Amino acid sequence: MRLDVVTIFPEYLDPLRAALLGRAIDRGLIEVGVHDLRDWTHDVHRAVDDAPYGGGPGMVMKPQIWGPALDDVCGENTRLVVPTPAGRPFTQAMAHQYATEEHLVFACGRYEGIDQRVIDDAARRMPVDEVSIGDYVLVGGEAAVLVMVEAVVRLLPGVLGNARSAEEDSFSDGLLEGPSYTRPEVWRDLAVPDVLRSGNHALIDRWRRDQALERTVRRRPELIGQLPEGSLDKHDLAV
Ligand SMILES: COc1ccc2nc(C(=O)O)sc2c1
Repeated sequence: MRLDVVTIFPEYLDPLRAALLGRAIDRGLIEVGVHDLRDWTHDVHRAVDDAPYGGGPGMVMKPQIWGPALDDVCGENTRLVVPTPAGRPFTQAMAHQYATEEHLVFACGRYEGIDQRVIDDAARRMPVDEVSIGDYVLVGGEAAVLVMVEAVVRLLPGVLGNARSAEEDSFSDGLLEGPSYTRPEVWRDLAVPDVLRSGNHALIDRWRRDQALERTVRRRPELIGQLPEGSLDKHDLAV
């Protein structure tokens, strides 16, 4: 997979080259390009924004700059992802879908966003997703790209040391993950649940499933209704 990011703050994407993601790049599992949008400007001020038609606060990013940038960065098999507070919610299912893509390009907006014609023009040549990472508003798309890239790249074969981690993720079975514990057995008079030290793996798996169900019902009840038909067995329903 190749990932490209276009931004006016390329240094904001430096974390992509750290830790797990950095190791995935070093191991050739992914290729990452970060591009400064201002490299496509031609004026002395390297301007990337202008006042909005129709008035209103803030500035809008210029199509004459974004268009050539995306022309150069996008290819034949690109999916363009545009983080925006007005986008579709980014989900684990989308992360799995993106993990199958050959080439993802992330266009990071700032100010009041990118002129809509940039997205509309790109959509004439490639799949384009306008995506939000949550019901809050950031200052720009860069932080959203860091979140989405981490969620996607960790799903690629070979990236996570223990393949089981990705399979056992929160949301992998539609439920939130339950609590986790490690040594010592008692810490500040708080003990690890006995079942986890029982060695009875059938019992442990059942306990973990119950914990995940209870946590999901308590914290994200709407996820229960979204579970695929037949996901809950009679024991689950008794929880
Ligand atoms: C101007 O570019 C922005 C601004 C806010 C923002 N907020 C996002 C979010 O997913 O919450 S993406 C995004 C992009």
